[in-house]
Amino acid sequence: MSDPTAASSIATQLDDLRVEIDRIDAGMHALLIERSGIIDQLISIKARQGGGSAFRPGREAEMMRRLAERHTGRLPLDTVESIWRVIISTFTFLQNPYAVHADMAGGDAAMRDSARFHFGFTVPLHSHFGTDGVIRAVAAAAGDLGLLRAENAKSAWWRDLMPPEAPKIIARLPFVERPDHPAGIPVFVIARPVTAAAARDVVFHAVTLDRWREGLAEALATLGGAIVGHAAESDGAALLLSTPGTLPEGRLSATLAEFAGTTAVTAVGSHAARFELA
Ligand SMILES: O=C(O)C(=O)C[C@]1(C(=O)O)C=C[C@@H](O)C=C1
Repeated sequence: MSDPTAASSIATQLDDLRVEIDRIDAGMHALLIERSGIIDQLISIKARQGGGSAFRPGREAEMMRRLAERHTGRLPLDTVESIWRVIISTFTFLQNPYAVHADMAGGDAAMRDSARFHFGFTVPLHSHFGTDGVIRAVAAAAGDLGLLRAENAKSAWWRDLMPPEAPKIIARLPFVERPDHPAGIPVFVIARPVTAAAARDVVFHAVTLDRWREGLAEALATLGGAIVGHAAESDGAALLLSTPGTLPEGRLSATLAEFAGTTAVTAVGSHAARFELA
């Protein structure tokens, strides 16, 4: 630029914008510090609820839904979502440290992206090759979370969630589903049973039939349910079924009875309603 006056005016405008950015950054930082001031109160209130994991999946799903709904402006939703995932996961960690165990058998990159996007880098991430190691690790450590692929099951891993004290499904990632999500592989989060804090919009059931039955998917659809996983096991067709949390007790068993006679149905977890953005 040859005109020194114009150059100095541009420099001044840039300086002014940087003053504005510094003011906004300091405000955001102060708000984060203020947010962290609530952690001790959260710890003592949750201790009165019995302690344990600070993770409240239903609350987090609702927060992520509201964030996506109110977001406007130039900043991509991916950016805002990932920032809040790191904030919330780190706040959970500060209340009660935990680790994330992920099954990398279906490919390391996509699972690692999901883990880091949703839980950040402060929360330790442990890789496992296969679902067994993840489920065992979560069963052994109160508060730890496991990540298992929600689609294309290679084995009926959900049968390991059947004992009452075994880990259960507590969330599905991503919280905000949309095409081209940067960490969008469908993932179930498992944890030791969470009782009071569980979100129950979608409920999961482990069922084994002596053999596969045509028409079951359609019959489940009339209940608002679905076959989420199926695997051929030595004792028959092992199924992971979902139903709405509002389905009256006994309706699933009655529907299954029409297909396969009396069938044992075992609850293996639940999560908040899925939220899809076009
Ligand atoms: O609402 C709570 O129970 C919190 O602990 C706060 C918070 C958050 O940082 O917003 C953190 C962990 C929970 O999973 C949900 C939300």
